[in-house]
Amino acid sequence: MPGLRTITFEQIASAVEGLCIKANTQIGADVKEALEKAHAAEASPLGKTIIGHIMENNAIAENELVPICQDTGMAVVFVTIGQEVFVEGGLTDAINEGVRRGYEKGYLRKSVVKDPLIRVNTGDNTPAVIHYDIVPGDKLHIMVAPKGFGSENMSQLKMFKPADGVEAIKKFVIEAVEKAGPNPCPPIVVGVGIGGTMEKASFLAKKALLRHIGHHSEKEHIAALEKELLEKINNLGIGPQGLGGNTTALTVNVETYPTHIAGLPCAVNINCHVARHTEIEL
Ligand SMILES: O=C(O)C[C@H](O)C(=O)O
Repeated sequence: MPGLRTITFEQIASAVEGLCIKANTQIGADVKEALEKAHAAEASPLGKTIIGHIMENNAIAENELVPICQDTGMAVVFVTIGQEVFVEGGLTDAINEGVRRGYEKGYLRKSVVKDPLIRVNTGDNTPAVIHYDIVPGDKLHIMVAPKGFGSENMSQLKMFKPADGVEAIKKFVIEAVEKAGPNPCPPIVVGVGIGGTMEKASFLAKKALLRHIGHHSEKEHIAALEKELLEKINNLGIGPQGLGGNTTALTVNVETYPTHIAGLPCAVNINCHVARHTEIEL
């Protein structure tokens, strides 16, 4: 198509196929580094041993190309598409075809049911949950973040009143982690979304999980909030796999968005220690 850059169905499907396999078998470099630091700093001998087992498990998965965890997740896909891109054959269909192939070729467990109330497996881990963002330019950026439900089920959302303020938010986030206990497989990554509307806050909490561990918010007051929440969460003593220790979370990432004068939405989304996400630009 004149003036547009064409990307084919096959290019996208094969990229997504590779991302699904890579995300499920190779730990991110930032997560690996965070686990090494946590291993060195963990005060509980049992906690230290557990982090050591997690690191060993990650190495086996990478060397033998087997899944890091039996829960290979529902495929959550973040797409940033330039306005000058033309996708031959349909972007959503191409992404789902990539998920289908990746889960089949990678021997990844298929965990998606057709209907939330009539629970029949779709058999190929589709459909993915896909988030689109349209931007200027002619590039297509795809990130695949397979999400396990041991951690997803620990999510929380609350519509605070503005007068509740930041103290209520801190309490809510810490209580969400405390209630979750061992269920999300600590050490966890905590994503917090504050602002927007009900669904925007949830989206922000999910997006917060994708941030590189070690990168903090550029907003000074939010970076300070992240640091305070991490310290308080690690003081809960839940520890690796919930068996005690000072490493409950590897990081807390907070994303914000403008909101209505009458509201203060806040969502918490949690990732297990695998914190899977991997990306490509076409
Ligand atoms: O679905 C699973 O394999 C289990 C789940 O991720 C869990 O942590 O309980």
